[in-house]
Amino acid sequence: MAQSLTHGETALPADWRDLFALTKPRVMSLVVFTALCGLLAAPVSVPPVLAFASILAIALGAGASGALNQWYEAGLDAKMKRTAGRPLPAGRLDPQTALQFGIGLAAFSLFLMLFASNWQATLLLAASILFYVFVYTMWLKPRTPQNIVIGGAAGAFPPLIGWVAATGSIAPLPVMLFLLIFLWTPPHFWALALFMRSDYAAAGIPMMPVVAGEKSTRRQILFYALIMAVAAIAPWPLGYTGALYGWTAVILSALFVALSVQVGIRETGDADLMQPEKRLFAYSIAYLFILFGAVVADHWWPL
Ligand code: HEM
Ligand SMILES: CC(C)=CCC/C(C)=C/CC/C(C)=C/COP(=O)(O)OP(=O)(O)O
Repeated sequence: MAQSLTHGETALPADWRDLFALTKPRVMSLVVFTALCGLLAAPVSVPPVLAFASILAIALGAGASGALNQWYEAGLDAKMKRTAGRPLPAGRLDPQTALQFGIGLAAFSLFLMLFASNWQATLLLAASILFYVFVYTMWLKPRTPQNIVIGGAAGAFPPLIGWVAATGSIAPLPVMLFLLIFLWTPPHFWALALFMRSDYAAAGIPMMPVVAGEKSTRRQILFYALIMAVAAIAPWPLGYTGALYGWTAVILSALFVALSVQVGIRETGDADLMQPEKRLFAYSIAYLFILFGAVVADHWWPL
């Protein structure tokens, strides 16, 4: 896409790679995977074309919300080392283009969802996009260290959307998967926030380690990891999944808690010596990938 756009005095080419980067593809890959697993774990068989279109709709909706987040936060992103190279703060993309891209993609994703599945899933997708953009990005993130606890709900919706796209209704298992991601988000993000603390402080964003300090953040990571482990295992004894998922959840969650204990009991850490925090952050991503894979495997090939 090499068309020229006016940006002040200069013309900026809207490179497709920059538009792609606006969708936060790496983060959204896990978001989309959890949605796919929600759809595949539902007790109905969806025609493959419609299943593919529904997941594509969720991917485009999630990407749109990432683009709108980056459009709104270009000024903040410029102040943080991790994000300064993004297309908007780096000046490679025109803000107007980013905004139009985000709105257009969001609208298209909703039409696609409506066409491919049902209005219930479309409504949930719309709510997730609006929640991430308005409630998390614009309202909570600059105001409170609880931003990611409440705002994290947006990232917990995708498996529910996948399930509802397949069935048209909500059931206990996808609600439990929602709860699992909801409780997973604080340890996932605060582990990173501990070793990225100076970035957030420089940008004036009130993330937990900046506001409440390291010690309190570490204790809270451990607290959420413990209740997340309970939420992860619960579907098995409650009869919503079988032993394949159950044992996977027990083993992976035990490791999650063990890594969180390492992080939780440390008093402090030099930014350069944050190996346990980096390990927990990396593991949190693998954890969710494998656990959601197990939900599907358990449904299709029960032990
Ligand atoms: C409010 C909630 C969340 C916050 C604040 C958050 C924050 C972050 C940050 C700052 C990064 C590192 C840098 C980056 O690649 O952008 C990251 C990485 C990542 N997050 Fe999250 N996250 C949240 C929720 C989620 C959710 C719900 C998922 C998926 C279900 C997710 C999946 C990932 C993945 C896969 C990465 C690694 C990306 C890579 O390899 O570059 N995150 N997250
Ligand atoms: C279906 C649908 C709409 C899903 C939305 C998925 C969603 C809300 C994911 C949240 C994950 C995410 C990109 C957090 C980044 O936080 P941040 O924006 O604070 O991170 P940053 O500092 O990297 O910009």
